[in-house]
Amino acid sequence: MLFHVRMDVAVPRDLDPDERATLLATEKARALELQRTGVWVHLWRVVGQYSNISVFDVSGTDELHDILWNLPLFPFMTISVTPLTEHPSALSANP
Ligand SMILES: O=C(O)CC1=CCC(=O)O1
Repeated sequence: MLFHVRMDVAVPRDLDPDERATLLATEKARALELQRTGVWVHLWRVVGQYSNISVFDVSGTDELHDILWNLPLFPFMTISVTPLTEHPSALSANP
C-alpha cells in the first residue's frame, strides 16, 4: 500500500548542538536504510519549510505506524498520512 506522508519538523532551538547533530545523523541513516529497502519510495523537501513530503510503500497501516513511531525525529515532528490508491486515468492503470 502506498501512503503520502507529510512531516513537519520542529526541533527545539535550545537542544544541545551535539545532541542535535547526532539526532539528525541518526534520522538520515534510518531514512537512507528505508529508501534502500524500497519502503521509503520518495523523500522531498517542501520548499522554504522544515518539512518533507514522502511516499511509503508498506504492507499496511500497522507497518507504517511502526516505522513512523520509531523514527529518531518522531518526537519532534507533526505527521499527517494520506492513503493512496491508483487513479483510473493513470498510465499504470491504462497499459
Ligand atoms: O528533515 C526532514 O524533513 C526530516 C527527515 C526525514 C528523513 C530525514 O533524513 O530527515
